[in-house]
Amino acid sequence: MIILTLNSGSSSLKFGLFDTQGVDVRAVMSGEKTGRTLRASDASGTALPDVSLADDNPITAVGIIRNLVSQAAILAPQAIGHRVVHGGTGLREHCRIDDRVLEQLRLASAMSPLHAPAAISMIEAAETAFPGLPQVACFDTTFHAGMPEVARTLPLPRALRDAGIQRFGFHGLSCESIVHQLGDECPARLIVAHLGSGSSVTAIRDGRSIDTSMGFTPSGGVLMGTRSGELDPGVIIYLLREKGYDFASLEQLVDHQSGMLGISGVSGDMRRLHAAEIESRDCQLAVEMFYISVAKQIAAMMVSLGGLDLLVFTGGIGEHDGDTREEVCGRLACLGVELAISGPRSASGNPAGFSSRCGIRVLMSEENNQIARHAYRLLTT
Ligand SMILES: Nc1ncnc2c1ncn2[C@@H]1O[C@H](COP(=O)(O)OP(=O)(O)O)[C@@H](O)[C@H]1O
Ligand SMILES: CC(=O)OP(=O)(O)O
Ligand SMILES: [Mg+2]
Repeated sequence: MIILTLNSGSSSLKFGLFDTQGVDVRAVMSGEKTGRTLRASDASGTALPDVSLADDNPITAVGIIRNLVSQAAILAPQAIGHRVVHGGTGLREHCRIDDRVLEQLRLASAMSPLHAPAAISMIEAAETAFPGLPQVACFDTTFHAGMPEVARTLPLPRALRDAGIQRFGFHGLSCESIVHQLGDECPARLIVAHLGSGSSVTAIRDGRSIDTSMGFTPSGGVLMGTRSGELDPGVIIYLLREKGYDFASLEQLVDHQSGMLGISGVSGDMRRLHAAEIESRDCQLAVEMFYISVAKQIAAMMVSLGGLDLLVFTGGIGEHDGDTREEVCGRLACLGVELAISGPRSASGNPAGFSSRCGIRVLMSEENNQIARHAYRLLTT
């Protein structure tokens, strides 16, 4: 089955065209839109010429993707799989999209205001570009649905907990893709540090999520590019009471103006921060606060797991930024987590004889492959 996957992240739209047979997926084409530039590669990984988009309309982006994939594959897509960050309490399992599901997604969008509007627009644009094709929603929250009560519960009164206020956890497709890639090598105690535009740290025991840093929304936990992450709730109360904030200005503040952007005053993009940190103390501070925030969450997840066998870095920063990996692991050396800089690798990812108590690896976040697998399963069984 030829499956097109669309993954709306907070800073990008990633897509893939997969020839899918059970869990075997072969990428025929993959690509990413950031800003108004769309970059794609063919099946062999060779880059195609960049495409400039005339506007930010999702219909324009999906139309261009449709034109590109129609040149790449002999067969047209037979289904479309979407990454959807949040389905609320009502949608915890990946599912086929119909009018009822779309309505539930709209209702749940208040729980992920940074991601939901783009994902819903993408589903609508895909229906316009590929009328009648089956569409599937794959949720970031599904991988975390079985977390134990002690991790899932937020410290609030029963009535609010019963109303569905809980830790959902995100980047689930990414974590699941790491477990899939590790296969038989997946150890009992695994931590996935997904560090990108949004960042989270997840504790995985025997392939299942048992704790994670993001909570009710993808705004919590680790300090991020433009999101505050963990913030004393008293700050919110103070801003509401004393500084004239309302929910809209608070949302702007917490999701769009805080994190490394807020601290640096320059950017939330790690590449720009590295370029500027030599001259700017605020950029240096932003990056240092990110390192310590990630390291503290990894330490917390080591407690949840009762130790650590393997730490995996993934996501845009985790995959590409050696400085971040080095600085985060440097802050965890007191717990025996040491990054091997060079040398031949053993199966754990460390050089033979290296003293670190756990393996450390860098793996690609293959969210799109997971979406294709789930879409295939849902549409063939
Ligand atoms: N070579 C690199 N060095 C450092 N950071 C990078 C590099 N490449 C990408 N990034 C970071 O990764 C982020 C995007 O991560 P990604 O996981 O793709 O985010 P999203 O899925 O939310 O769009 C960028 O904002 C940038 O900070
Ligand atoms: C959940 C989340 O933050 O996703 P992303 O990193 O793609 O923005
Ligand atoms: Mg992402």
